[in-house]
Amino acid sequence: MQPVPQTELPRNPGMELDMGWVRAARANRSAIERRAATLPGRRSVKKAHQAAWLARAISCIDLTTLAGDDTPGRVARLCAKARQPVRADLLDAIGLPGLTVGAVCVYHDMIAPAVAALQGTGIPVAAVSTGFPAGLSPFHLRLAEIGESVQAGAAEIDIVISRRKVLTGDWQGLYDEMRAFRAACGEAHVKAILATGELGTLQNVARASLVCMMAGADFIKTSTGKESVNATLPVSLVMLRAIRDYHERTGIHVGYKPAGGISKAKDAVTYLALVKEELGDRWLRPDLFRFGASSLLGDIERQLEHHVTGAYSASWRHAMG
Ligand SMILES: O=C[C@H](O)COP(=O)(O)O
Repeated sequence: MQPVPQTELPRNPGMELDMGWVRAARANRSAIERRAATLPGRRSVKKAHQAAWLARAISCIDLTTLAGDDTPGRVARLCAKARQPVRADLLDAIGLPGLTVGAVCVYHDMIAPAVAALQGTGIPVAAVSTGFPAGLSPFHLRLAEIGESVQAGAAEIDIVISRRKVLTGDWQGLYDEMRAFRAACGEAHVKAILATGELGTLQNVARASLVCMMAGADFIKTSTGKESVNATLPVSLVMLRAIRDYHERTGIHVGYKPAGGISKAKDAVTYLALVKEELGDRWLRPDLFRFGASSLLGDIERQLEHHVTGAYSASWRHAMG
């Protein structure tokens, strides 16, 4: 198996489903949207710190390709980018010559080429699973898919939850499903994709976050990238506060992964600032925070180049990632 993310923290073992806690979870939409609206632009990261924040963002990227026309060749190119996300002279200039992304994220069939291309790097391969993106295939096949992906070398499994269980208030069903997914993952870490754009309300997002954590999710993740609404700041606030609540009550650290539509360096910095404010610095490391993104790295590289050289290059030079 590929290496699991380096962490000294204990995994989330989960707990019994606490329906009193789940029902008590609330989300005040207007207060959350007001707070989220103040975030972009408010934190102007100054020049000296900009490169450090951008480098931090790179180290937390799950560099992703999830397309029907993915090939071993495309995955090998993505993995080359994962190993060396930014031009060597730029990494030297910011004093981080060995910087890599957090993981490479692919469909099941692309695990083997990704594992081969990342051999010896310590960069884990994450696989989307359980009938991604809709999660509507037979349950036993969803479980078997996890097992096959772990067998193929995925160290992280990004499962999709059954949205219908949330929409019908079947919290026990969601808990049981997530428990079974976690068990099927074995030593591989499991990220629970809530597909928040399809959950209807922020209250459902808060409750689904809690239920997945109670069932043992190592990370909770916003979106597949395939919903019409993917990662947003209001949803992030709700999920980060659920993680904080879970940590306060259990002492367990659960990770957070916003995914889908995050493609600009300045948006990445806004997310990092939000995580820092809501959860503190410890969550700003790849064992507790990831961006799920296919095109963010290109813009970060462009901004870093500007930081180091004072000039922007054409965006086509950073097409991959
Ligand atoms: O989890 C990762 C997402 O699928 C990536 O979405 P994106 O292509 O909008 O960056």
